[in-house]
Amino acid sequence: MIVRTLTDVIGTEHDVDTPTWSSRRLLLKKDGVGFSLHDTVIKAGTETEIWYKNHIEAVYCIEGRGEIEVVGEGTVYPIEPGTLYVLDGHEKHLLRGATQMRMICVFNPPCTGTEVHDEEGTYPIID
Ligand SMILES: CC(=O)NCC[C@H](N)C(=O)O
Repeated sequence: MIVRTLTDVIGTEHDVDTPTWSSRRLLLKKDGVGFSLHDTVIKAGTETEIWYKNHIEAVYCIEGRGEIEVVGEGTVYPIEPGTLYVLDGHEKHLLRGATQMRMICVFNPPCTGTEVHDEEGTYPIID
């Protein structure tokens, strides 16, 4: 059994900060459970272009408000506490935080813990 707290992760290499989001990676590939789980903060007033070509991501909002736009379709979905979205089609998207948003993110395959987006908004597969 694994027991961990957010406090255990904050300030470590698995607490990754970027100009538009910060991600505290609580559960990682090395834990061997088949997915990773992140407590992510989307910064207020930001827009991030993301394209997880190599991963499925499920995102559950627990705080704040914003929206997600599917690039190409132009469809925009509002996000508020209680909203789940799942990028099961590897959709390229624009994530906007109207306010600061706190999101619980699950990745399959799991992240190793230090990933940041490349120029396409993608995380690599790290073996
Ligand atoms: C919601 C989202 O995709 N935010 C970007 C960071 C990513 N979810 C992560 O936690 O690594």
